[in-house]
Amino acid sequence: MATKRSVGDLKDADVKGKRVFVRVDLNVPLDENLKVTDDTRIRATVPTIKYLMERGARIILASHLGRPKGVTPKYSLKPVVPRLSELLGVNVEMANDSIGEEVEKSIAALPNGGVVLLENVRFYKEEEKNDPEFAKKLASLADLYVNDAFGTAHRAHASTEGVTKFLKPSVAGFLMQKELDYLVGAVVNPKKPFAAIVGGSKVSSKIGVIESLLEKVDILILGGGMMFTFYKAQGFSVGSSLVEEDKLGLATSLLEKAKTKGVSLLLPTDVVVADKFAADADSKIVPASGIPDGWMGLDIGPDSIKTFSGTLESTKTIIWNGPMGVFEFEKFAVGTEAIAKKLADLSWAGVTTIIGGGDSVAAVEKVGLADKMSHISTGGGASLELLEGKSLPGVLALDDA
Ligand SMILES: Nc1ncnc2c1ncn2[C@@H]1O[C@H](COP(=O)(O)OP(=O)(O)O)[C@@H](O)[C@H]1O
Ligand SMILES: O=C(OP(=O)(O)O)[C@H](O)COP(=O)(O)O
Repeated sequence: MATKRSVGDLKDADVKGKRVFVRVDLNVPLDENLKVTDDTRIRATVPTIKYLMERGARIILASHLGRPKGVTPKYSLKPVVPRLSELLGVNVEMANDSIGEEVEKSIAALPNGGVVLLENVRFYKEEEKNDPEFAKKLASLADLYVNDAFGTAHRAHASTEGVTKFLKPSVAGFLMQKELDYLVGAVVNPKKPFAAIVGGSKVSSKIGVIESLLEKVDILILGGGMMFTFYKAQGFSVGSSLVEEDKLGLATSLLEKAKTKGVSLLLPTDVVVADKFAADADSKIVPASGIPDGWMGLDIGPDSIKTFSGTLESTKTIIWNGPMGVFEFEKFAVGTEAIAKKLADLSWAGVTTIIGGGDSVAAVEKVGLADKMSHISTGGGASLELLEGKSLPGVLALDDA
């Protein structure tokens, strides 16, 4: 197994009165008024934080939100504080930075059981560069390290990886442990036939995963923003849909590889296109091979829903990451909701259904089907990389059990 799952246990750590740096994934979806639209990731990390509070630790929470380039107010973690405070039953203090003197003062004043949330660690470019000096500054805030950010465990960043070099012990939180326990079993040795559904908008970071997925799955269904790079690679017109121009060659070779491996790779046969990226856009259904100029694909069409649903009926395990369309707009949520309903039905019939990713889980929550699935994972990219058999740097960096 590439990623170890036997990592240091939080329950073995002495935390009373200690400053505990807890890396969490509070990268939650926000609406245009910066209101949290899905709190799954906040709820998921509560057991670890409450455990630490009850044992008198002084808790320093760190997370990223979105992909800011420098300090960007709309990516502040402040909107997360009310819900987090409510769930924990304490007033979580919001720091104005993630390192520095003022942050140190807030931590020094923190009582046992108190919680402070650092500002978005990605406001520093050093975070994603895994800069050792930045990691050292983060580490200097605390006495020990807990990683509960499964959703970010595939990133070797300062707060997920670098910091462990300066803080001992470095152990896994309960959410991290729970995700590894479930996913390593379910996706590394899946019941077959095994299908993966990949959509969403993080095309460049997820298209590479498909290569290894073709070694593992029997069926691969592509939708969401992922599909247009594959269309364009086949010479179809894609209008102004989301395309990664530099991945066209890769898409062609993946289509070839699927054939050679005997994997059924399914792309949508029809697409709901829009005249603009907006909730009130004009829309129509067109064949996948002919998206007109000036139109963009924002959802999969009814024929595709039918084909995908039929194909999924033959499976025993399904992992899904990435919505089939821009589900945040009601008009383009049909494909995502139909696939969610299909998985809920299949789950009831005994198929193992795993949904991963901030937005995918939000979409399934929105239609009230999350509790019908076998496992809701807080990590999309992380669960796909685990399935690929890759080591997750955020897990590898933790102490051995
Ligand atoms: N056809 C599309 N064009 C542009 N964006 C899309 C399309 N289909 C889905 N999306 C967007 O993908 C986003 C989620 O992608 P991603 O972050 O990869 O998923 P997850 O958070 O589940 O891992 C959603 O905000 C959704 O609006
Ligand atoms: O939302 C996340 O990943 P996901 O969309 O793959 O579930 C994580 O917070 C990681 O974010 P990143 O992909 O910007 O590193």
